[in-house]
Amino acid sequence: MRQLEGLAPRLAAFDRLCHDARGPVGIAISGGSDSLALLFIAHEWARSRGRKLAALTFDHRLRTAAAGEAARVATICRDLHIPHQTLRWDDPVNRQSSARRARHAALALALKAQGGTHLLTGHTANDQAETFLIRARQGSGWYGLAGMQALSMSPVWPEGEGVRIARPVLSENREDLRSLLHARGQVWIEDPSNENLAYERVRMRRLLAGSPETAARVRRCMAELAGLRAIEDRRLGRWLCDHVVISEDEGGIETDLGGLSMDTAVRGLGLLIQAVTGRETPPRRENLVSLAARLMADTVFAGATLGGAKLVRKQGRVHLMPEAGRDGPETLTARRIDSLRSLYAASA
Ligand SMILES: Nc1ncnc2c1ncn2[C@@H]1O[C@H](COP(=O)(O)OP(=O)(O)OP(=O)(O)O)[C@@H](O)[C@H]1O
Repeated sequence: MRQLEGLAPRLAAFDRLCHDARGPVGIAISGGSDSLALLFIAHEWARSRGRKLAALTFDHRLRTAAAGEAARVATICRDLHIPHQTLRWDDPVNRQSSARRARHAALALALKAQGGTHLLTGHTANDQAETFLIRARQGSGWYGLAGMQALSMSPVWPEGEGVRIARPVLSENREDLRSLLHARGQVWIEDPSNENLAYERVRMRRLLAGSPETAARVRRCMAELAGLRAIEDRRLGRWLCDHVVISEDEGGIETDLGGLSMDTAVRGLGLLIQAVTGRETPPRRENLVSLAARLMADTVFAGATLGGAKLVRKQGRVHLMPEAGRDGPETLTARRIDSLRSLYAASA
């Protein structure tokens, strides 16, 4: 195999992110340049570490060319002796958000069926910078502006339960990954939607490509924010371990917010509401802020509902449970809290 430049630090990123992975390590591969480069690096890593890989492609069936593209990916994987599976969406609806959810769910289920726990994606530093601009324009807070994390939980419940998303090329530039493919004479698939200016991500990509100074400033800012976020995550990790208890009888959680700053309490409450309800995102920040303010005040708190969760205060402690009448997957609450603890504690 032709030498992959700068291989050692790249493999070290895989080691760091996948040290506790069980079963085959999944690779989410669309055939675009980022995930294709990821595949080649992963192949080297798996070979040198004696690990098994499972490549997975999701065919959204939103474009006629997609089936052929998945077949091309299958051929590349076959040549590398990496098992590959194409998953097809039975129910395509032309809406980006549900397509994304369907993809995450199908990939997670396919990986779990093979006994895997970690799914690699090809997110890059370019994706990070685009995400920063998109989130800044939406009014995101500092924590969100720090961008995607190298290791996170699958964003979908219940399908993604127990699956980690690992992003080993998150600090790499797309151009460097493309050079790697050029060096191997490997052609990648260009998704035509990457040129569609109706998408904000495409517009931000253009903006960054046209202004290297802006791109450099965004990256510097994100690096600072990532440092702050690591401190915040350690704090959240300690709180989840020491102050959050599962109350088996109610399918809920008991906690106290004592000692947390308002900013951290807002984030912590968001996580707990997600854990009891299975929501993919926390409730709106302003609602969480007003809830946290009421819970932290000494005045009487008669109870509240937010984002599908019910909150009451008993003897100074806060109890969260799924809102009555909802048939949410509350039995998963304990497992979600465990996942959160191990994820946030790992950032310590
Ligand atoms: N059709 C697909 N099949 C398998 N994996 C995919 C597919 N599309 C994207 N991916 C994976 O997701 C990564 C990010 O892709 P992209 O930026 O297009 O998706 P995204 O919707 O922003 O992802 P996410 O929602 O997970 O942040 C790719 O590098 C690849 O690993």
